[in-house]
Amino acid sequence: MVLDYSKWDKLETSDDEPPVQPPPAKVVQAPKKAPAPKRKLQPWDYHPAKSLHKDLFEPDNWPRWIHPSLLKVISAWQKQKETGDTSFACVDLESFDGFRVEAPGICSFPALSDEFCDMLLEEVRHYRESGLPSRAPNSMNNYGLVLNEIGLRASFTSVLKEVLLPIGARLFGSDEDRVQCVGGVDVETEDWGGSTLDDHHSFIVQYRPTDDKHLDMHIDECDVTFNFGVTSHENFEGNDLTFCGMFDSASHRKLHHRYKHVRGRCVVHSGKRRHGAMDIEKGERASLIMWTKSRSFRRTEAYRERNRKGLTYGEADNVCLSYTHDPDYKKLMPKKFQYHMKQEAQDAAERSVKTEKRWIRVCTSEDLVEGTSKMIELEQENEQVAVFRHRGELFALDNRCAHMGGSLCEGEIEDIGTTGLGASDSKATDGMVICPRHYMCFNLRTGANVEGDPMSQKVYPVRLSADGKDVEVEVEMEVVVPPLSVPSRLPALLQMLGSWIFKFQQEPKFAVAGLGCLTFFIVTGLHLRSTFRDAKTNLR
Ligand SMILES: O=C(O)CCC(=O)C(=O)O
Ligand code: FES
Ligand SMILES: [Fe+2]
Repeated sequence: MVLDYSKWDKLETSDDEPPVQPPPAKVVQAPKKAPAPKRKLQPWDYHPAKSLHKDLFEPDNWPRWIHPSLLKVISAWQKQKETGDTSFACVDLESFDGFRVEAPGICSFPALSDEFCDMLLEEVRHYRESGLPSRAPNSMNNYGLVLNEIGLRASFTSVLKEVLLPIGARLFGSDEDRVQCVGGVDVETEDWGGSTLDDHHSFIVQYRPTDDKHLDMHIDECDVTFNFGVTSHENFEGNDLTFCGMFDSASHRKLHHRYKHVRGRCVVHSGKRRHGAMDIEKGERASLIMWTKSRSFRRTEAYRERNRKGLTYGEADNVCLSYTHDPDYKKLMPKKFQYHMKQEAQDAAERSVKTEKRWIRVCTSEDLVEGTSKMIELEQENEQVAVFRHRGELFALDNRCAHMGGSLCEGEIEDIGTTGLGASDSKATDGMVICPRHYMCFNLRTGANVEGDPMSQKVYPVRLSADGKDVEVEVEMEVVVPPLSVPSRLPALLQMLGSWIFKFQQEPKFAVAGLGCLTFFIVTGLHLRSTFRDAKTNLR
């Protein structure tokens, strides 16, 4: 599955245009003028009426938006193009000041002017304040904005045609246009239609600890991705871009390169390389993304052949696992790191932790009324359990949907009826919960997907407490080894004791104070051990 933008292919170049209106019907007689129904304002109503920096919307202004080093490297090609010669040999990446091969298949270069970064951020802020609706820029990022839709498509088309095309050709173009190495470093790119890039989907992604915190591993619905940092690095912490292998290779899920965004700098890569953004820890980051493709290249047999190979789910590094795309995610990612994008996850092997089963109270029985659910979050275990009541019976499932982590306790509960009876060992009177995100249905009793999809939900034992007042679930919890484990510290303790005895001979008062302290620590330690660790729970 790819990070998808559904209109991209269907509408080709016109995802910002208003829908075509039918011609007005002929009015024969107008007895009374009824007030025209108010049309809901759309993103394309933004410019020119409400936009802030009108200059940004002028396609001919592109040279103002581009970094001088980049302007310089494309200047020869610009002149040559006027003579009708559109070859790219004159674009000399060796002389491109600031150009860097980050890793095989990934390059970065200075691209945008400070003026452009400032204006773009202001324009996006202004758009949000206008109250006009904004659509998620792609299927995984909610807190962003499709720039093509607010009137900026023509400006970015200029940037693609005048500036990015020659760079795309040198890096991801045909065999005759592509460079092999820059500054003595192999580029190791392939032909992804870079010589004929002619279409783009341009949008802003934004991350904050309270909104989109990270972007799960994915590949893009494009062939060449240009990703421009627009926020200064002082404004955020974390949120590194992590690259893994190409989608059709055995190393698809192996760590390849980490990249820290720099304001004004563009990182360019094949859209078909797995990548994602780690958790943002502080502040806010925005990037301008241009997903680009060549419509003529997409029609070639070479392109189809490459896509035919498809995905492999071979070996995986933890940081390259995707909770939205990898069916083995929950099996491979240590529980503590699931649904986060933490760099520490890379080195974390699943420790063989000691666990014990414990019954945890979720809510009162009264609170769990027929046909509803409640959820308990066990923070320390990084686990969420949803309990349900259906036809008087209690059920408990992992709350995070196996598909993309949707919250099942917010889903509708229904009888399975005749749906999917053949697909699992369901009975018609079994209940099912419908995930509110993409509507997968799970049998409450077995956890099986009722449509027969192999993605199923974990089932937990559930009961009423002995006095019948509370609903409890049984959860496997980590047994935390008390920090004061005497055997491992025995040599150090004996040494300390020896030095005390020695001091005692010379300074009896010191030894009395020391022994007093030791007794205090032992008593406190034993007390803490007996009252050790109660699950930290949050109820929703
Ligand atoms: O956060 C980023 O810089 C990457 C965003 C991205 O990969 C995407 O939107 O496709
Ligand atoms: S998250 Fe997609 S169906 Fe649940
Ligand atoms: Fe992406």
